Amino acid sequence: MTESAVHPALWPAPHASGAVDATVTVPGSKSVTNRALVLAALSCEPGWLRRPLRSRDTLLMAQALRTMGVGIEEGIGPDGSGEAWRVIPAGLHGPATVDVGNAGTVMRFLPPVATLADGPIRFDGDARSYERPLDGVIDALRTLGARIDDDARGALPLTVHGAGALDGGPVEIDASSSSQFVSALLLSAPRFNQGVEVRHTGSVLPSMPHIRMTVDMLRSVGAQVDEPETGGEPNVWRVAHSALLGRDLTVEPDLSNAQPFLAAALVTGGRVTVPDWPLRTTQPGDALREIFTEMGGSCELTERGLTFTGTGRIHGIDVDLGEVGELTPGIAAVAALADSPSTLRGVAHLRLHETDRLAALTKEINELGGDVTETADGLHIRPRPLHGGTFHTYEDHRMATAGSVIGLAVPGVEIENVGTTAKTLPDFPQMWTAMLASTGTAGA
Ligand SMILES: O=C(O)C1=C[C@@H](OP(=O)(O)O)[C@@H](O)[C@H](O)C1
Ligand SMILES: C=C(OP(=O)(O)O)C(=O)O
Repeated sequence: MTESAVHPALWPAPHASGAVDATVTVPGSKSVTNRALVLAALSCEPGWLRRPLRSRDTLLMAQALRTMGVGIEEGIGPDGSGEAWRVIPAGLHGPATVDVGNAGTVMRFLPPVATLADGPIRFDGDARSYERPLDGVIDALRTLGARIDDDARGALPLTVHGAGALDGGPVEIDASSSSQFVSALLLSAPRFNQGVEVRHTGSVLPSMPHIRMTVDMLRSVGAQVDEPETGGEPNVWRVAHSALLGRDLTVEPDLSNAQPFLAAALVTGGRVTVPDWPLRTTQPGDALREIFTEMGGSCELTERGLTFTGTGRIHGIDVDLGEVGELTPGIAAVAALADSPSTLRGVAHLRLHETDRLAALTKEINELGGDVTETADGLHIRPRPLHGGTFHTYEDHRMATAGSVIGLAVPGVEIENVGTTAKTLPDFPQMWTAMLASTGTAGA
């Protein structure tokens, strides 16, 4: 087990004494960066990745691929603008050891890649990574021809005995605990001898936009994909064996990481602009335009970006977040400050994220005086006047940003281990302070 980055210090969450009015440049998407790294590593020619996210999850992905032999070099993009990674695919080698940290994308997307290496690849990570579901990926890879030692636990730590190739073919999985099982199998499938046919057999499938992202990105590097949303059989994805092309890809801003900043506009009755918000995207964070509008704001999307404006009034919401589960902590934070109750549904699988997010949100909001109850698949949130106190984060980046949103409206909130935001947004505390400083609203 590797040690995770723990900074238990308390960070006084800035309280906003007025309406924010700021432009916030949000770094690249975790989900796009880590998919792009995997696809570039598996392609038949070098590629470029511009404005990649540099955070714990993406640096772990880059390091893991380097460990297996892939070249990932720092560079300036081909047109001379912006920071970039040059990814140079190579034969994948074992033995090697991969640290997954607590990155779902690393622990799920890389075991299929490791089956293509010419030796054993050991996977290990943070304590929490041992508890996150991985059985769907392990069982499927075995069905497709892989040899994996996992001490019969169906979880980390484990060793994939790469044999230089994988048969591939048809496989059934239950991906109701994580969409990443499906994405993982599809991303490496063009390199399997027979490609793959993945049939999801579970009753629910969370995070569909992330599966769309996988399909879109596969197609953009030349893969042939049949899938339910463009006329294929329901719950079945087919990827043909083929070579993948190297690409020059600019990573979109991470719209889920834009969430706390948009929430700041909503909570303070201010205005926040996020430049480069894509006009078309598969990122689940795009749903914030609708969700936060329903909760009391308004937004304008132009070529320059998204401007979100709050009115100072926040309304409760009754919403199924199954497709956009990673937005739940930020929505719960806003809902706790609203003028009416909220019901958040469809997110039972959040109990298996960085922490049990339903339990953590309930406990932390209630300890500030709130009234939140857990349901089988979500939360009921009845707003109450909140008071200051410590907001624990359980090594969950989205708990830290959610607590910070509450801190804007509630004086005296202290975030434990705000450094945990390094998972996907290492500069969060500075960005947050800068957003408030530029408007002169930082309060007590
Ligand atoms: O594929 C991806 O990039 C992700 C898929 C989702 O996972 P789950 O389906 O496990 O919720 C999401 O919550 C996670 O933050 C990123
Ligand atoms: C669930 C999340 O991450 P992971 O990729 O580790 O699953 C998240 O970022 O909200």
